[in-house]
Amino acid sequence: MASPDLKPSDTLQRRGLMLILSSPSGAGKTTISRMLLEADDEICLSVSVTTRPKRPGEVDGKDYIFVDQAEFDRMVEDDHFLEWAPVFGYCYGTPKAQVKAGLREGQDFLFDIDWQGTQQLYQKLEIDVVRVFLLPPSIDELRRRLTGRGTDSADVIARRMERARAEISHWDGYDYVVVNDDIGHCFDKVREILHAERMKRARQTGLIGFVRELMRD
Ligand SMILES: Nc1nc2c(ncn2[C@@H]2O[C@H](COP(=O)(O)OP(=O)(O)O)[C@@H](O)[C@H]2O)c(=O)[nH]1
Ligand SMILES: Nc1ncnc2c1ncn2[C@@H]1O[C@H](COP(=O)(O)OP(=O)(O)O)[C@@H](O)[C@H]1O
Repeated sequence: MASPDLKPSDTLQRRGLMLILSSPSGAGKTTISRMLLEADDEICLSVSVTTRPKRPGEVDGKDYIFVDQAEFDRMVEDDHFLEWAPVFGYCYGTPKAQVKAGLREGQDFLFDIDWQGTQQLYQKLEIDVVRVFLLPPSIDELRRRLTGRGTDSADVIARRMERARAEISHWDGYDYVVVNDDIGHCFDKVREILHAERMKRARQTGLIGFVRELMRD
């Protein structure tokens, strides 16, 4: 029974959502993801499995689950992934466990995955998916960010720059596109998207009961 003293938005049950952040490498999705996870208790990261080597500062189990190729292949065979894709010569996959049950319980998940993974998740779980693409303000700035991050060799940076245009070409497969010029502004925009998407009628599973009670009173 809904109490008139409680705001429906505080009490109504809702289904969780899957917020996907994609961008060309270096445009800022890891930075925005970390800010969002710190600022918002209702969303947690879907930690991907990868065969790429760990970067300095990355934590196994927190940033990625780092495995070798044989282990990754076993996981594919065991149907461990919601989706997986090869990116930059390594394999990346989204584990299935937790996500489906979590969504039912109102848990939101953040995905830092590329356009291939985005398409696969959208095909499987369309109504739960919110797709956000981040663009750099310019190609020069993208190169500066990749170099300034200081985590990749010149070779790796060159490969990521080569792929940037191809990745940007998928911008129109997303629900929202945000230019990451000023980091604070970009973060605010992504947060506004998250807040608005949580309020969508279809996600507020408690609305039917609430309205029924409202009409009965
Ligand atoms: N399809 C898919 N892509 C992923 C997954 N995890 C990470 N990626 C993507 O793989 C690409 C490379 O990621 P990473 O090596 O961390 O470098 P980054 O581009 O600097 O973040 C990025 O485009 C990520 O979004 C995943 O589970 N599935
Ligand atoms: N708006 C921004 N302005 C300046 N530097 C940024 C901005 N967003 C991210 N960066 C920096 O650019 C580099 C790449 O960002 P990162 O989040 O690792 O990108 P991605 O995860 O998309 O590869 C990092 O050193 C980060 O601190």
